[in-house]
Amino acid sequence: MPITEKPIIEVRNLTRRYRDRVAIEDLSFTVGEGELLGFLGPNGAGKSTTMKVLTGFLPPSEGSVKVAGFDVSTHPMEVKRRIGYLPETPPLYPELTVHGYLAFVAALKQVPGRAVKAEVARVAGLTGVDDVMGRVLQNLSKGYQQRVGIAQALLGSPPVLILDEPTEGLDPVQRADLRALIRSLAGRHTVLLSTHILPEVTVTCEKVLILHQGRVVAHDAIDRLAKSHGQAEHASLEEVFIKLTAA
Ligand SMILES: Nc1ncnc2c1ncn2[C@@H]1O[C@H](COP(=O)(O)OP(=O)(O)OP(=O)(O)O)[C@@H](O)[C@H]1O
Repeated sequence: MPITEKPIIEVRNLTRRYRDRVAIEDLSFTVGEGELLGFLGPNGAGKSTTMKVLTGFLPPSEGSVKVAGFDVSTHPMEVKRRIGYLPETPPLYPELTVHGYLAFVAALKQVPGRAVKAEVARVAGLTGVDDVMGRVLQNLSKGYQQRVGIAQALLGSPPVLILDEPTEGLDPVQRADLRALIRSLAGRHTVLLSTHILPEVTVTCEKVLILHQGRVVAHDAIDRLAKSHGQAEHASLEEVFIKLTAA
């Protein structure tokens, strides 16, 4: 990353415990404006916990998180306004139509009443759900449901998008479509993308952060990762990942 890149997410010495279980410990990293960062780690590494603290859904036990200069502990609303979040399980209301749901979330996000129609149409166009606006959510394919999940995250045009395993459970075509969509959002938004599918990261992201047992074990450009972790230059992301997360 060029040193001049302006950080929009700043995580300092962040620890989060669930009672006496340490989920993430002493994490420090920054994410630059417009970056698309792959957020990786084996099951239980602490990805979802980190994302929940970043989005203000869980308070930190120690340390600090700033988004666009606002501290999540002291200015949670300012932070939430700047983040679009797609949790691992998207909060869809199965009986609502796509349009009804997006209008409902727009109201929750305090999009002014007169702007809701245009804003819903904008995110529907970006995510390619405009042809299913009248359909009930529970009848949509998983691929379309994930698109609606991303559409709700985009409402209000937050500068940061946090997407927790958005391609999980999709077929290869739906996955490729969604990947293209996510790539198209980078630049205009800073995107944190958590996934288990490493080849997907290689084609979608330039940088990755790898968590293992609640700690950062790598944070680098993919093309520098192998070298900076003492492995053969041609080693794949998968090989580096397995090496760093064994044990
Ligand atoms: N609500 C909770 N109460 C207690 N422990 C929890 C809770 N949520 C997560 N944990 C624990 O915290 C650790 C990190 O979990 P987290 O869900 O953040 O990992 P993850 O990397 O997102 O995993 P996955 O890839 O399986 O979704 C794990 O040991 C998990 O069991």
